[in-house]
Amino acid sequence: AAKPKLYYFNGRGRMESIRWLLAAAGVEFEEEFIETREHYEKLQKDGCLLFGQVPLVEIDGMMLTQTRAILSYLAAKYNLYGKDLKERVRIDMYTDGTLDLMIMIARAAFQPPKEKEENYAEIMKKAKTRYFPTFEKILKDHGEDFLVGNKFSWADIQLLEAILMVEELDAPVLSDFPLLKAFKTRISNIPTIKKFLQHGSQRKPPPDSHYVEVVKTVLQF
Ligand SMILES: CCCCC[C@H]1O[C@@H](O)C[C@@H]1SC[C@H](NC(=O)CC[C@H](N)C(=O)O)C(=O)NCC(=O)O
Repeated sequence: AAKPKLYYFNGRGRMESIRWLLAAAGVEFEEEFIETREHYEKLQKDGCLLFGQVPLVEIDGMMLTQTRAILSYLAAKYNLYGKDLKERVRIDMYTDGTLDLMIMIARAAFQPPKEKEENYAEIMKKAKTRYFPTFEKILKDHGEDFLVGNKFSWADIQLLEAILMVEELDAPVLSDFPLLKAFKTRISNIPTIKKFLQHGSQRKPPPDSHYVEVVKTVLQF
């Protein structure tokens, strides 16, 4: 079968969680980077963007948009979505949480310096008092290696992605969360993830001024 093809900017944004999920599932994918307004408008004109937005993923003969819809489809397709409805809804709850946190971080890149500073303080507060304590408790109460059932799932992949993103802002953040620290080591050592974390993979770096400029130019905001 043809490899999935990802259409997005050459940066993290909303596409990064999709890259993580595919990489963790051991699925090779292609990327088409949108660098110009014309390219974006062509995708729109060709009817590829349901609501005129990216991420766009071409897979199984479909042109999929809407990040959560794409992630759910991929989690189900690659058996990373739990064993039944009850496990699936827990995975949905956990991934909605980590996605909320990561979108807060991704948005900060687009804010002017003062707002960005205030936003980072808010992000660190939410990470340390809302998200990480919750996941620490889940790991404690569940008492397994993984967040849901006793099987690797989309929820584990996305929590690791979020942990690494917050550590980029505050390296010692896990010092108060021993179970999360052990979880990070465990999940990072899963072969497909270990490979994705190595240099030269399709993992994207933190947003820089060039990335912000391209997005602003393409989307005209
Ligand atoms: C999450 C923030 C990451 C920073 C960069 C992204 O946020 C946006 O500022 C730009 C990109 S994402 C690009 C943006 N996509 C979305 O907002 C998608 C939202 C959708 N619900 C999804 O989950 O996929 C876009 O196409 N906008 C055009 C426009 O709506 O007309």
